[in-house]
Amino acid sequence: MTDPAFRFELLGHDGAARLGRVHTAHGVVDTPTFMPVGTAATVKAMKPEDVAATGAQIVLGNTYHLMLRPGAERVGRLGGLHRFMNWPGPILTDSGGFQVMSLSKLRRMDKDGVTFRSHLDGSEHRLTPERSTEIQHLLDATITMAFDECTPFPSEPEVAASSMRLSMAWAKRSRDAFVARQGYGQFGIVQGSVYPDLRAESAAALAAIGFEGYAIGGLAVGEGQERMFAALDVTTQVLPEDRPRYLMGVGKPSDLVGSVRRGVDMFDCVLPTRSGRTGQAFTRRGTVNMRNARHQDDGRPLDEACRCPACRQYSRAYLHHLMRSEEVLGLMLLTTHNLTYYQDLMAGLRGAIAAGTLDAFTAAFEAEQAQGDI
Ligand SMILES: O=c1[nH]cnc2c(CCNCC3CCCCC3)c3[nH]c(NCc4cccs4)nc3cc12
Ligand SMILES: [Zn+2]
Repeated sequence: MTDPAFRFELLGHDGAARLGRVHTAHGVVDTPTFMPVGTAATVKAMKPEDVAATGAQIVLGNTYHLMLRPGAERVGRLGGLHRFMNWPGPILTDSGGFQVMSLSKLRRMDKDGVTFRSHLDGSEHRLTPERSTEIQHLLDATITMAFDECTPFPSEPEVAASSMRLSMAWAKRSRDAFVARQGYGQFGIVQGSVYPDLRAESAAALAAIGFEGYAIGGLAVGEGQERMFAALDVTTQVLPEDRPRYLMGVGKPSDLVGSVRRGVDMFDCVLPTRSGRTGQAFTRRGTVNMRNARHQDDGRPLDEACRCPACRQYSRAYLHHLMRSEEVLGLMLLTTHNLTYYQDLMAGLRGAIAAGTLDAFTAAFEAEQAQGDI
């Protein structure tokens, strides 16, 4: 029986890393967790049952794309995103703000929101904290994200401070517009760039408003892993211990391991799906480019330790052939493999935290990755 209330259950620690469970109206999410990105109401090249088979329990829905096509009201009339995309589990939708700034044309930001033209047909649209929250409600998102501005990197402290304070005002307006329902939650997003005092001010501002979870934004925007980890170290310490922490847009496997060790519980990234479609495979021994001719006579599996269909039923030679031939099956198999690799990495991290062996797990992970593909 699904627990009716949205809650985060802390099950254990290993250092700053946490083992937990997020209970939602649409099911439970074991944390640390990786959330595959479902852009146009689909995880590209994957059927929902295939996404579930990788071990994913929660997926991302994309407000920017869905508000433009097919439209939030239409998805709402059709019963919401769970029904529309046939994903019964939890769905987290982003606010749309980040993608407006990275995808739309002719956008104009003001203190109240952002006006932009669709990259699809040039039609004009406007997003405010209220409209973003309403759209996510129409989509029936299990977890709704506050409307924020991702502060660019690098930014001078004064610029980062005013950008963060705008996002905090938008967080309050997002919270006031949120329709609270049993088993549904809303996350605030911490900003403050790479400045510890601004990060602390932002975390405190969001905790004072009160959210079911807290995202860490403004990172993975070019600052590099070292500065990202430094920002994480100061931010997780000032966030409420009993609520999930979601690091947005992260990341490559070593980012996930280092961020889990610093107290992050949830992740999303386009890397495993987007790079999988270009032929980049993530394996225990680092990344492998399946378009490389060195694979054309190789009858071995991509990763002999992997349980996924691509590794159990096909050879590297065949995957290479599919990618070179631009065959749809190639996209499907590499996406399935990469998502399975990411899910198994998260499962390994959860097991290590549960057993108190996260340091050993980390050392083994780093040693294997350094080995390189053979
Ligand atoms: O402060 C932020 N506020 C809001 N969103 C952010 C995102 C988008 C997270 N994925 C959304 C998904 C919603 C569904 C569709 C796909 C995205 C970030 N992504 C990254 N880095 C990865 C990056 C990706 C591209 C450029 S940087 N840093 C981010 C910082 C913020
Ligand atoms: Zn595999």
